[in-house]
Amino acid sequence: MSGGDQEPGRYYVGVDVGTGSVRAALVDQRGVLLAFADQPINKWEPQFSHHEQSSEDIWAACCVVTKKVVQGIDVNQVRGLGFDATCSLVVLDKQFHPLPVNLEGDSRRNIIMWLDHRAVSQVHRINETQHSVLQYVGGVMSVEMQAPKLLWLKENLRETCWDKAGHFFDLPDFLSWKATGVTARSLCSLVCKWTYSAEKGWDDSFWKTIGLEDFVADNYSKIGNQVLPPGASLGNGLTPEAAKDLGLPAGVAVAASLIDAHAGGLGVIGADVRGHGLSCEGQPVTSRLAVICGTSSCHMGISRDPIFVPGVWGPYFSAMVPGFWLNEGGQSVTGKLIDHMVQGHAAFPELQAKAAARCQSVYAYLNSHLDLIKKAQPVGFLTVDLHVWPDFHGNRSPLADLTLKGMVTGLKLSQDLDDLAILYLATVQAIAFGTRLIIEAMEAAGHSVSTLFLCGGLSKNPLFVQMHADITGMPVILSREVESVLVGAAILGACASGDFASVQCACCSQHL
Ligand SMILES: Nc1ncnc2c1ncn2[C@@H]1O[C@H](COP(=O)(O)OP(=O)(O)O)[C@@H](O)[C@H]1O
Ligand SMILES: O=C(CO)[C@H](O)[C@H](O)COP(=O)(O)O
Repeated sequence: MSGGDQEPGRYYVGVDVGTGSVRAALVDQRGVLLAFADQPINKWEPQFSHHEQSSEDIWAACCVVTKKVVQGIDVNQVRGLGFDATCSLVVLDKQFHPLPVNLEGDSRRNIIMWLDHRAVSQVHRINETQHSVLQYVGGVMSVEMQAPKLLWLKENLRETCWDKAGHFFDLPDFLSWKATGVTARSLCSLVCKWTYSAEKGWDDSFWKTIGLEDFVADNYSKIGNQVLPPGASLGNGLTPEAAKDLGLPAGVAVAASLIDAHAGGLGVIGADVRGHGLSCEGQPVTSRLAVICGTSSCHMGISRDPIFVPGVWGPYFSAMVPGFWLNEGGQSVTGKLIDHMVQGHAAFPELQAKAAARCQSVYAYLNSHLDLIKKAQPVGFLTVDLHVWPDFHGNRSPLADLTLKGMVTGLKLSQDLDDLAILYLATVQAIAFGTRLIIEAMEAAGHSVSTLFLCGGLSKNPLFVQMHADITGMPVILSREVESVLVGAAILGACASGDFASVQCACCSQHL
């Protein structure tokens, strides 16, 4: 974000709801992050593959972090607020109260999280229809999208949830409704997760074919019949009630939201790389792949014309950068997989103790331990006989097979710290090979990718970044501002405030 009038004292707030925590940032007109706060959020796993959250909890966390980042400034100088969030399904009744999405009837848990895989039977049946909307999700619908989850609710929680439900929101749209009282949905969430077409709208025949004709009958009022582009200003801005919750003045402009990966993509894909001697300088923005790496990794590539990549979500029109088509490759668990492998190892308590003694994170400790044991060899060679297949939560792209499982080959009887470090390295390498497989699928279908732009929590791990460069053979660019997802959210707020004419102007790139 740069350019504009450069008036002093104009601020924007970005709020990013990830899987594990909520973050907020105060950003100025040049896109410089002035204050940051984060807050963990609750997750429940009542059964294997069922993952739930609470919209009340998440909103409360948004309020805590927003209040923190505006401390010490004149809040009347905050011009706009933007939200991004994971693409989880929020269920409210007709009076906008939370409804339970679980057999226990616990209405606090009213969110089916994006990584929830309960709707396996439903998604198989949806895919068997071979409906034409499936062409726009890579040919196969993912169990992580909203249609199978809605069908599961109808088939399993008819009385306690489905019949009482008044509103089904994607989490980013829930947040913008909570802030403004406006139920309009973002084009981003509806196109990417709900089969909405930017050009043709809802497809009645799809919902009728899969057994959710209910939505057609009431003109989609429960899932959204007013759709706005990300960054569009909503209603009259912050309601007095939400303003009080967030510690901001009523009426501050609030933007139509983005999914978190898309906010990250927006935050990095248009980066101004001039003057750094980088090979991507002067190359088109369509040669860039934004990789947003948190709990999951999302691989965002844009094109002027639609490109159909088997097993890669999209093509989605205007879902991230207005006027461009988006393909979204992904790996459902990456950060979560690394944490799982490391924390589950017998040598983890020893690792924790040693890292704590050095005041380091376990990952910084493991990276330096690998440096120590590699001796004169390149670090990558430590795994010549230990390999990981990373699909512990199925394969999102490009195999699009939720039944796949993880695998480790080359295990020995020893389980010391060296073994843990090498297993960690093999896991990071496997994830990077997954990225390479996704790029190969995208290139085979017509994309031409030359440079990776990484952001998200895992981009703070130098080993993760280096392995992506080594294994894809591509340069990896990191923004000076590490919290690029939050910059993306703040760009939305800047756009909604009217200080920038469009999302592209707020990104202010030489490419877009
Ligand atoms: N400094 C760091 N070094 C290594 N890994 C990190 C670092 N910071 C975050 N991570 C990893 O990134 C992942 C979380 O990324 P984040 O973007 O916060 O996720 P989400 O948006 O899904 O909540 C976790 O697996 C965590 O271990
Ligand atoms: O499906 C996605 C984006 O389309 C993401 O995987 C999901 O939103 C979770 O994101 P994160 O790993 O950053 O928590």
